Amino acid sequence: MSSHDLKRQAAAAALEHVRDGMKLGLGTGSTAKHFVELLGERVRGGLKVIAVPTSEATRADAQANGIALTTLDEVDRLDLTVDGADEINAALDLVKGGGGALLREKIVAAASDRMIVIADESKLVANLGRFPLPIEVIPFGLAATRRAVEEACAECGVFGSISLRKGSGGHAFVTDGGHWILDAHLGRIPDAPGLADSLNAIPGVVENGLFIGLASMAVLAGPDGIRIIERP
Ligand SMILES: O=C[C@H](O)[C@H](O)[C@H](O)COP(=O)(O)O
Repeated sequence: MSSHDLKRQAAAAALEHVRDGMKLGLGTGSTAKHFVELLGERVRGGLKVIAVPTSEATRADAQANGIALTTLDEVDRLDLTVDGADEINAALDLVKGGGGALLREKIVAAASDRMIVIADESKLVANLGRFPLPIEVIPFGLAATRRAVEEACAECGVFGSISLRKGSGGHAFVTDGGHWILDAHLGRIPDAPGLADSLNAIPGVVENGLFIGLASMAVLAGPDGIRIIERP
């Protein structure tokens, strides 16, 4: 079965948790895009939901699929956010931001009563860190911020190269918030909560891609079917 099919299966399984009248957060990325498309089918069939997208790309997808949108200024809390991830461990801590949407994704997840992470099972890892950790930074003072990121990593006992993410044309990739992204190639992150706190204490860092304690359930699709991991 292709990765495309597995992602769609995970998205379909998460859709079973959506109820009429819910306020939803819509994630970003290739897996979340399946969820938006399947949700759109249900909306066209009469399901009433309202949703906050986590990126301009997801906003466009949601609009194309006829999903009513709102903002976190117009609603208080969201009932449920469904989003993908780059890595998921057994404790449901995540690495996110491979697509550059980590900041809005974390704001939306934190404003949600529940977050379901959807993925093909290859995203489940014993240790976070093989996927480069995205760190969203302010362009001003980039070199100083990068040095501070290296120091914070070293103090947490993790080492590796820190690279500025490039977009099309070789220029810095720019997030929806107008920021840049440093990708930290760390290999293994033994203390993810500690590293997340240290990185966010750096003035030039806007947010990091470690999602600690936000996901309540993972829906993982593999060749043998769907596997659910729930936060105890
Ligand atoms: O910034 C992007 C998001 O965090 C994505 O949810 C993450 O990169 C996973 O994307 P995909 O489902 O395409 O693997």
